[in-house]
Amino acid sequence: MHSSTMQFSEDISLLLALCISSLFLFLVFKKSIWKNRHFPPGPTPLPILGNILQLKGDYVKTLIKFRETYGDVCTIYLGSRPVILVTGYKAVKEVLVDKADDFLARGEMPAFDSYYKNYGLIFTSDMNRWRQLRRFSLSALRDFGMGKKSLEEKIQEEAACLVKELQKMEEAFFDPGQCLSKPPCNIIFSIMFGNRQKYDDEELLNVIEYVHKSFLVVSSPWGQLFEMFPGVMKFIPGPHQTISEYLEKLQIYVEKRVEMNEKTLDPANPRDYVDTFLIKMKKDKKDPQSEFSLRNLVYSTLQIFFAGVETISSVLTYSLLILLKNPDIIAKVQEEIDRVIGRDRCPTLQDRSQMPYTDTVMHEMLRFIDLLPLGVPRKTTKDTELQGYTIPKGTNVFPVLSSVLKDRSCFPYPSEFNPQNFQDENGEFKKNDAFIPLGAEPSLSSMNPVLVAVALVSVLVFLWFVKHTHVRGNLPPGPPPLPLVGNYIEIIKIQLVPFVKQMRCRYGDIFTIYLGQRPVVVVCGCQALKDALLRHGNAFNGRGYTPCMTEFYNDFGFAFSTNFERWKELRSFSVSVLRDFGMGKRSVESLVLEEAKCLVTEFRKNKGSEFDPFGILSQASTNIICSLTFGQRFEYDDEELKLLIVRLHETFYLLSAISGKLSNLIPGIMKYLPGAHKKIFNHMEDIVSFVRKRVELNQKTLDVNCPRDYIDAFLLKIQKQRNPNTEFNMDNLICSTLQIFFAGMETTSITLTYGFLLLLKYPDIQEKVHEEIDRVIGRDRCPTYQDKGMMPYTEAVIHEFLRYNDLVPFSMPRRMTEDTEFYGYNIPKETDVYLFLSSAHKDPDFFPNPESFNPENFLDEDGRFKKSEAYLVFAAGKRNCLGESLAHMEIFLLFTSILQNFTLTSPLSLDAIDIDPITTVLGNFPKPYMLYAKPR
Ligand code: HEM
Repeated sequence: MHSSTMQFSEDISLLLALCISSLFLFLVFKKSIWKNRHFPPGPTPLPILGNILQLKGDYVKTLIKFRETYGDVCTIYLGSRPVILVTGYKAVKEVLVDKADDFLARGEMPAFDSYYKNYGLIFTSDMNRWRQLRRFSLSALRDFGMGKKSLEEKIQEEAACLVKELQKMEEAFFDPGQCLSKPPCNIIFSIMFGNRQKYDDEELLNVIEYVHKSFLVVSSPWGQLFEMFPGVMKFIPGPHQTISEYLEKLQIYVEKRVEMNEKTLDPANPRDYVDTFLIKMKKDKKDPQSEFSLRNLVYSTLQIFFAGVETISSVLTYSLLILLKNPDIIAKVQEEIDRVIGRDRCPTLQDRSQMPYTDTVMHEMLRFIDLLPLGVPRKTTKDTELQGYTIPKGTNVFPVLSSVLKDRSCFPYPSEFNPQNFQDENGEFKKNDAFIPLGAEPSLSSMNPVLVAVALVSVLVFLWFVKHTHVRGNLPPGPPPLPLVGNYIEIIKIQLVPFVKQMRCRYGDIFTIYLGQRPVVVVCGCQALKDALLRHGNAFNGRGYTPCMTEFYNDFGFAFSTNFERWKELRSFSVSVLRDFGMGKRSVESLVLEEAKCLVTEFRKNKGSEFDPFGILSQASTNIICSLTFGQRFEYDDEELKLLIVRLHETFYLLSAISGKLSNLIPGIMKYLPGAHKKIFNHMEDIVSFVRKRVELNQKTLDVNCPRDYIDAFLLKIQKQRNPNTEFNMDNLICSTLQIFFAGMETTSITLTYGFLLLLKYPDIQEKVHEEIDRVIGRDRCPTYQDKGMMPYTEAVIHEFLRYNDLVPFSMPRRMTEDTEFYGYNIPKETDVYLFLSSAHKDPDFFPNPESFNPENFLDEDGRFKKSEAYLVFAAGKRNCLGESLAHMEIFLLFTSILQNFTLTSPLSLDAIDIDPITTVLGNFPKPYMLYAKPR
């Protein structure tokens, strides 16, 4: 009983304490609310917190939504500070235009105010100071070109530098934000300090970084808390404290520049804003009312950097991003640029009046981007009336610009990017009074000419793009490319082969696509391909850019080198050496046959149990290349061979995975991203060291009278050469050997693997091959390449494997070696070309069953083998596949040897066997699949 009484009295004291403190808080709160009782209505605030709890998430949207409940003018509390929100065209116009004088003072922005302490042009609420500084700044800026020719020239110079900078990027992807903040910053540099900086100048980069980072912090949640509770947040550690650190760094820099100007000042000859200010300071020295102090100079300069750098670079960056999503609009703007400006001169501001469409697009961008959704805070300069409410002097006011720019009653499509927002019924440009992207902001509006200049810079970016992409000859038409990324986005979305097929339907057999800014001419269809490969063979024989490979080989070797002379020399050497070591001769045949026998033994080892043949087939084809290049085959359980194959597979696998494909498509950006593609070069390095080791071994045992293999022949050539400029050097030896390895190993093993898979699916075809083998070769001797002539069905099956599987749908990229007229287009020297080989061997005019696997595609009515002119699996002409005859011989001998000895069946039902064409070595990497090899 006693203890329960104690408990009761404790509870009562607690309750009383709570009641008293709540009452106290309520009274304090009530007092402040009472004071503001004539303010416009608004959401009920909490003591201390104000309306902060209602402003979670996208608070701009929330603020605008208050309009629905409380009307165009309402009051919210940021902490205990009341702010009048003004929304909608009518009310905002009243604040910014009709009663501009009453709302002219700068509102509070605690994050900046705590640093600037009311000094400087933009962030001061002292009207006298503001008036003096503004009048001076406007005239100084005007003298240094604002709205005059000289500023325009400065911007043109800057734009030309930007164009150059973008040209340097070539294929690389880059962050436009980084690139596009430099020109606006440089323009402010020239106005304030009289000179521009180089784009890699550390001072320029630092200024951009400090401005950008302080904006980032101010708009972060910490910065917002600082805005609402400056009194408390000032003392709490957190990222918001870095705002003043960045501002201080900027200030130190500005002070240094001001000092430099002071030292070299010629009062008769002011060079820039700072000079003019310094002169004015000297003149007003004795005037106690003058605001021309060092502090105001430094802070005004700093604030002009703030107003002019981040704003304009954001507008430029977002403009580009918006355009990327609107290729039709870009096409129209480009058409207007071509028509009005042409390609031989820079744009001028005057051009704008003749470019209504571009002007419309620029307006719509500024509206849509909605850079300052809440405007810049204002404060009343006296007691005034707004929409029927009395607002006392010194009240903070937010003119919510977003509510005007997205006002349904002013713009027909308020929430979408649509140039029609600035067009009349005839599609002509139509001014709109509600277009106030920077408000009628007293300080910032002086920057409007710069904003117009921004538009100009944007036009220049387009112009650069147009120049860079279209100026090269009379290229075939094609899908409109986007600036910088060309057609990459669509290609990545649907993959290259389907994309090219779609484009062929739209543009015909010859068209141009853009990989970034690089135009690539695509040639399709049997006739056009043959014209390119044979009739214009020399012109189309250069090697184009293959990002991953060109870079790895550093242009050495012959298969990927873009150096045409190098290719000619090394290719003709390689062809003749491989021929001497048996290409097309019996010796290669015996070498392949030896491998075939080993393969049969390996198959037998599985004793009828199921296994995945891909690994063994890879060992067989790798061994054949090993025999040719360094004169030796390996046992199938040799660790070195196994490791080599693992590395080769992994390389192909990684190249065919999404990040590998992207590395070939957008190498510039992938270079900087983490991912599996990073391992590609490491694996290739392992293979290089393997080849290097073999070369050293050959060097030690070289017999000049008896070259044993490709490496020996190359080494002898290096020894014999007298010409210092010859291509016969170690780098070319290593890279050429490696390229033969890569080209010859995976290609044949995948073809055979998929070939066997197809036979599992089509047992009747296997039966016919068995029948032909039994009839022509029998079971007692090994097959020979000569048998091929008597085995039309098997020959047709092998051709059909290669045709149907579509292993290499495009030639390796080609590059024009000379300016060439082709089908009415002028394709300039150095243009990259993709020959879409697959379009020939999948052409219904040449093959009765183009989309299905059917050996009849290569048989005439009498069952004889029929070669087709559209069989371009190995390309054709002088730069065809170097291993074409080897591949045919290898596939024929390994295939017939296996089928002579085994019947292949699948553990799966026929329906479950998945045989989509491979499409490309770098497309679908073979999935593991099992088969039974039953001895016959
Ligand atoms: C199924 C097997 C194969 C197919 C489908 C195939 C296909 C191709 C294709 C389409 C090209 C591009 C030609 C061009 O630039 O337009 C090529 C190039 C090449 N192939 Fe093959 N290939 C196969 C097997 C082999 C083999 C076994 C070797 C081994 C020697 C080899 C060595 C090469 C080389 C060195 C090149 C580059 C030629 C040059 O740039 O001059 N290929 N191959």
